[in-house]
Amino acid sequence: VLRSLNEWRYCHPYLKSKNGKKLPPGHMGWPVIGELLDFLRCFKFTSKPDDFIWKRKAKYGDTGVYRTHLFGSPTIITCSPEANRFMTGPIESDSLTTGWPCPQLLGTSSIVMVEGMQHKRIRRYVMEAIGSPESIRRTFVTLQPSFREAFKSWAQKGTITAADEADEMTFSIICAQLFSFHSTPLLKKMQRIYKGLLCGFRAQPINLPGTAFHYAVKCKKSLSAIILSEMHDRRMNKGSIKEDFLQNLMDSVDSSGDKLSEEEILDNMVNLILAGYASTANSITWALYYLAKYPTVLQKLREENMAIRENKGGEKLLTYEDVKSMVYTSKVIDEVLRLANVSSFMFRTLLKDVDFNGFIFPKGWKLLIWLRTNHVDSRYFENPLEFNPERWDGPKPKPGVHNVFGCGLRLCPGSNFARMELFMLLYHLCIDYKWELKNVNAGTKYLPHTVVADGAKMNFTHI
Ligand code: HEM
Repeated sequence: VLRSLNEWRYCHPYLKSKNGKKLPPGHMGWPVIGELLDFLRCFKFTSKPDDFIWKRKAKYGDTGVYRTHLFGSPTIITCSPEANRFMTGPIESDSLTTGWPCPQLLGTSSIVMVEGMQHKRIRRYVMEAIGSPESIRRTFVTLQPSFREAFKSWAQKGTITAADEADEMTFSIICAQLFSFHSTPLLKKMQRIYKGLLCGFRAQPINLPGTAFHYAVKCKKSLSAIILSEMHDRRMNKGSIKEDFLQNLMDSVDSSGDKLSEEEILDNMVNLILAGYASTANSITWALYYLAKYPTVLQKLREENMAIRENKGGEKLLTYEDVKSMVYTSKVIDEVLRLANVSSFMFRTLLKDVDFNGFIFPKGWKLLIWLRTNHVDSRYFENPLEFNPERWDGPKPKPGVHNVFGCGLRLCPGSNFARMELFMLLYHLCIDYKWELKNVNAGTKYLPHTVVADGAKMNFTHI
């Protein structure tokens, strides 16, 4: 009775639709919690997250869109390539908002908070700062010594938890790229602040002393203060001129001579740490994990990278131009990103009613653009759970299938940077080191993110 009442509560306005439009199939679940228990069952208890979608396909048909109630809101899930493409096509700009609930943590000018023309404007600056060929080319010079140093220290330890090491290394790397910060005490302080900020996103937004959210707001202020002081130093011309993303954002001028304000730079620098750090660290851990589990792939990767080093006459550092000849490495990266499914969904709120294939997506409901299931669907990838870089030899999957970096207006602006990091990382790893998992059947944890359950504990040694 309770489930029927809940169903009626959300669906009755659409039961007798005069224009033949109906809600997508599905169920609104129990009052208040909706279908959260089923979600948790798949993601936490059975560790089969895609069953959440397969079950709905089996029960309601393969419509690619379903209604549900999750995380406290009535929600439309889109999961077919066609539906995901439709919602991130031209319709996205005036029908969807990211609906991020925490302006105090992200800042009102952050790229993920702003919409419409303002988003377009900020995004142009961010793309220019982190994605331009000059800035990517520079990362080859600045990042590789850090990678080499980190791997040397991993080998000295002998036994490592890859997730922890990748976490620390990626944080240093992102701070070096964004701000040219290298001092260990400063990085440790920033990482502590960052972790406090992150906890705020998972907490109730109650800004009272003693709450995690209150602490996170304080962390955002502390992080902003560090960045602001660096910006002031640069404006006062203290120290040498730095070539990093912060300087790019500070110097960027658009065609009408317009620059980003101080607040816009601050909010977006904080956002770049948030967006670029954990996702990359996690992808690095997965790369180490899969390569340890598939030694024949690692061997082929090694051969390609060794050949590249030999062609360079033994020169140790990779260049942006070398990447063009790293054909197998590129396939390994695509395969790691596909199977690791680091970003499972994109969250949006519907700003107006949207029609799709005779279904109505009501204004005010949440939209969950479900990316992960297409990446492991046997209709698009043969033996989808097998780690097989050779699958990328054939034609590319159809549009809307492989969206590891999202899609549409908010397609990840750091995708090229992240991929280049992986090229550099794999080059130095596979040429100089070998590693062996302590627990080959460690399994996966899916909440809050898809991670190797034991953090990929391994023996790591120099070859
Ligand atoms: C393997 C690593 C990465 C993955 C899997 C990834 C994935 C994604 C995805 C799926 C989105 C879309 C989110 C949405 O639309 O709701 C996104 C957005 C974003 N990513 Fe990444 N990302 C990665 C690395 C990076 C890096 C290294 C940076 C920056 C240095 C970055 C910066 C951003 C930003 C700023 C956005 C927001 C774009 C906007 O709202 O217009 N990402 N990322």
